[in-house]
Amino acid sequence: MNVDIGNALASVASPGVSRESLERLDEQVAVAHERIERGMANEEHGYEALNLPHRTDPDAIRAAVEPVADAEALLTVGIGGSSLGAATITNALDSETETVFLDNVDPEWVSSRLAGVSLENAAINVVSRSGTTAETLANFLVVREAFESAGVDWTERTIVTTGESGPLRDLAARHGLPSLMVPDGVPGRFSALSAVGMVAAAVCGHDLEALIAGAAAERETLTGSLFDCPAYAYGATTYALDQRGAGVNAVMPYAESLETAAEWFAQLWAESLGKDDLGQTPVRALGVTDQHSQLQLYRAGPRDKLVSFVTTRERPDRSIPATDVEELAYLGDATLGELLEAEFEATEASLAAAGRPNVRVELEAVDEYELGGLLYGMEAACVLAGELYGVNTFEQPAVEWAKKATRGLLGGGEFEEADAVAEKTELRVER
Ligand SMILES: O=P(O)(O)OC[C@H]1O[C@H](O)[C@H](O)[C@@H](O)[C@@H]1O
Repeated sequence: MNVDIGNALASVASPGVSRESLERLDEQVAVAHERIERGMANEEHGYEALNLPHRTDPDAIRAAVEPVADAEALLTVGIGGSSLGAATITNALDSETETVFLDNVDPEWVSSRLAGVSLENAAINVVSRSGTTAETLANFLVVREAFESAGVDWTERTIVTTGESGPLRDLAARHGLPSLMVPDGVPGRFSALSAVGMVAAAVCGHDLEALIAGAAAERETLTGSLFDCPAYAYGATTYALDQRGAGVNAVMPYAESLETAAEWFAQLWAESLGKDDLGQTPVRALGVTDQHSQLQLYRAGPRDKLVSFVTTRERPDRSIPATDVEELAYLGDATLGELLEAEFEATEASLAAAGRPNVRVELEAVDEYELGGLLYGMEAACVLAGELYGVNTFEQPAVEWAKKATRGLLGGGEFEEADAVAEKTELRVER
């Protein structure tokens, strides 16, 4: 990926970061980079994620999915980091295999998603690093039952990706299911480039080697300076802008196929950096659609936002048919791709003209290689930002709190967190 931070400079935007401040920040980037390299070399928890391009074995993933390679539909059961990486890849790329991601446990939605799939020709991809996440295990039990009701042997159609031990690992062993490992030291939200994200990609027939090569190429750019490394340029600039008041980061891809990438980014940024009263709030937006809903706020609302555009140089195009309506004639001379590009450039310029900081993240195209680079680059940006904030990027204690409270409420053990539910302060206003 390439990154253009020109519209985040103080000469353009407020809040903005001056060239001199960036040069001073670059000294911190050099120190952070040494820490990151050390963490990678010592295979430390979290930092190990940045070694994934060299660790992930596409042959092992393809071998595991071989029994279901003929699947016409793939149901991925997982949540958060065990779903969004795979969804980012498969939603971005074309495939004849239908993909369904069951993360939420909204009963009506789960039922309707299951009803929409022909289970005879489907496969199940169940993913949970811990093997204990209530939503994933509950949905897996529901999906298994649906397969049984349809007369399909789910044990012949299921691939498990989980940690070294835990209930899901035990279940895989008991039923002899093909299983893959969530690599040690890699938190879920940093695991897209492992089996966690790649099983679905493999079943869909995507080029795993190209995903890995794109990530490996991005890894080569990690040097001690934000001026030489797009990932660090992004991480350092967003950090600097947050320090200056841009506490919101609206990620706005100009490609429908990258909408899920903004969702994936939101988890990465929020769970990694949101701690010790620090962090920047990620917001999901989509160009051009959200020009017509959120742009007013971004250009004229409080100066607490950064807009991160994600663009692609190449895309399949479609011409706009000519019309004899005079005012619409200009459209007939263009393509939908040209319209999208013009809207992006106009929106970017409109923010800059209003002094609103924005950053451009550029991909050559939406393909495996570029996606590998985007996933890796944003992870590296996040790790760098975590170093600059001084937070523990790789933990998520606040999420664990609610997980324990939920289990306590359902009788899954004694958890004092569950008591907080009964202690809720009420001030009800009823109709
Ligand atoms: O992979 P699992 O153990 O099922 O975890 C799935 C998700 O659970 C929690 O919500 C964590 O905060 C996420 O980081 C994680 O991705």
